[in-house]
Amino acid sequence: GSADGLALPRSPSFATAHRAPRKGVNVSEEGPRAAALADSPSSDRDPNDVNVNDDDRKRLLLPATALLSLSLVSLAALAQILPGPPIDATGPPPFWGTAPLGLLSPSVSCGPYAPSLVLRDASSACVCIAGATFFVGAITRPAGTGRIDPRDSRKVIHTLSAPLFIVLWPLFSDAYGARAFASVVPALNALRLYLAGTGGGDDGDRSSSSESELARAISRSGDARESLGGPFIYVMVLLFSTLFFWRDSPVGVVSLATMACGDGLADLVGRRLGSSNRWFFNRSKSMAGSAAFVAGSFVASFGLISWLTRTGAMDALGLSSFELAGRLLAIAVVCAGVELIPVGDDNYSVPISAAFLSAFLLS
Ligand SMILES: C/C(=C\COP(=O)(O)O)CCC[C@H](C)CCC[C@H](C)CCCC(C)C
Ligand SMILES: Nc1ccn([C@@H]2O[C@H](COP(=O)(O)OP(=O)(O)O)[C@@H](O)[C@H]2O)c(=O)n1
Repeated sequence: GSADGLALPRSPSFATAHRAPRKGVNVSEEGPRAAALADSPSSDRDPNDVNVNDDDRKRLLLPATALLSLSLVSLAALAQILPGPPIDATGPPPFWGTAPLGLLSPSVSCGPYAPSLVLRDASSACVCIAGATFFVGAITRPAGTGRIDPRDSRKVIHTLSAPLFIVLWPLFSDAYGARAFASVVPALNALRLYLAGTGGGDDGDRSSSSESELARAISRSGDARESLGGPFIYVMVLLFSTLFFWRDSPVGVVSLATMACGDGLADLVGRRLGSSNRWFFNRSKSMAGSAAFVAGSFVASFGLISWLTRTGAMDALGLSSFELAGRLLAIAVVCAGVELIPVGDDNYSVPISAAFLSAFLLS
C-alpha cells in the first residue's frame, strides 16, 4: 500500500514512482521509490498494486464519508441537538437570524426533530448526493472522451449545479436543522474536488477514476489543481449559503442563482457571440456575455423563488410578481457590472454582491 495516503498533492514524480518499471530499464532510472519496491522482499509483486490499493481507497473514501456524515447529522437530530420545525413562526427569521449560531440556537422556537423527519431529511440528502454524482458524471464523461470542450463542460456544471440542488430543496422537511442534512451535499463535493485537485491529471495520470475525470472535465489548462480554484470556491459558497441562509430567505437563493446562471451563461454565450462587442474598459468581456448574465441571473432567481414559494418551502415575500421581477432585474444588472470588474474571483464577488443587494431589496 502507499504511504502517501489520499490527501497529499501528487508531484510530477508521483505517477512515475507508482508505475511499473519499464522492461530493459535499470530500476535506478525509475527513481528511489521504484528502486525500493524492486529491492524489497516482495519485489515479485506487481508494482501497479500500489495504484490498485490507492484507487480502491479513493473509491471508498467518498461513500464512507457520506455515510459517516449523514449518520452523525442523523444522530444529532435524533438527540435533539438540531432543532426541529419552528413553532408559531409568523414569517421567515430575520436576516442573519439563522447565522452564524442560528443552526444551534435559532431565533424562533422549534419543536422536536421527529424520527420521521430525520428519515425524510436523510433520504432527501441521499437523493441529492446521487443526483449530483449522476449529473456531474453525465457531463464529465463526454468531456473525458473529448466530445465536449472542458471549458464548456466546466461552465455547464457551473450553470446547472446550484439551481438543480435548489430545485430539490422542497424534498427536505421544514425542520430547522434540515439545512445540516442538505449541507452534506456541497461538503462532499468539496471533498471530491479536493481529491480531484490533489490526485493527478497534469502528471500523466490518465486514470479513469471519477475524480480524475472530474479534474480533466473542469480544467482549462489540463492542470488538475484548477479544481481547487474557482470550482472549490463555488462549492464553498454553496455550502455557506445552504447552512446559513437555506430557504428561509431569498438572500441565499438569489446569490446562488446569480453566481451559477449569471456567471456561467456569460461565459458560454460571451465566448460564442462576444468577439465583436467587447466592453471598451474590459476587452476580455463582452456585451453579449453581460446580457446573458442578466438574463440567466434574472430568470434563475425568479424561477427558483417562485418554485420554492409555490411548493411551500419558502414563505411568500409579500411582493407582487411585478415588484419581485423589477427588484431581481435590478440585482442582476448590478451584479453583471460587478462581474466586469477584473479584481478577485467572481465566484465570491458576484454572490456576495447579490446577497447584500437582496438583503436590502427583498428581505
Ligand atoms: C466548475 C464549477 C465552477 C467553476 O467556476 P469558474 O472558475 O469557471 O467560474 C462548479 C463545480 C461544481 C461541482 C463539481 C459540483 C457541485 C455539485 C453540487 C454541490 C450539488 C448539485 C446537486 C444536483 C442535484 C445536481
Ligand atoms: N461578461 C462576460 C463574461 C465572460 N465572457 C467570455 O467568457 C470568457 C471567460 O470569462 P471569465 O474570465 O469571467 O471566466 P471565469 O473566470 O468566470 O471562468 C471571457 O474570456 C469572454 O470570452 C464575456 O464575453 N462576457
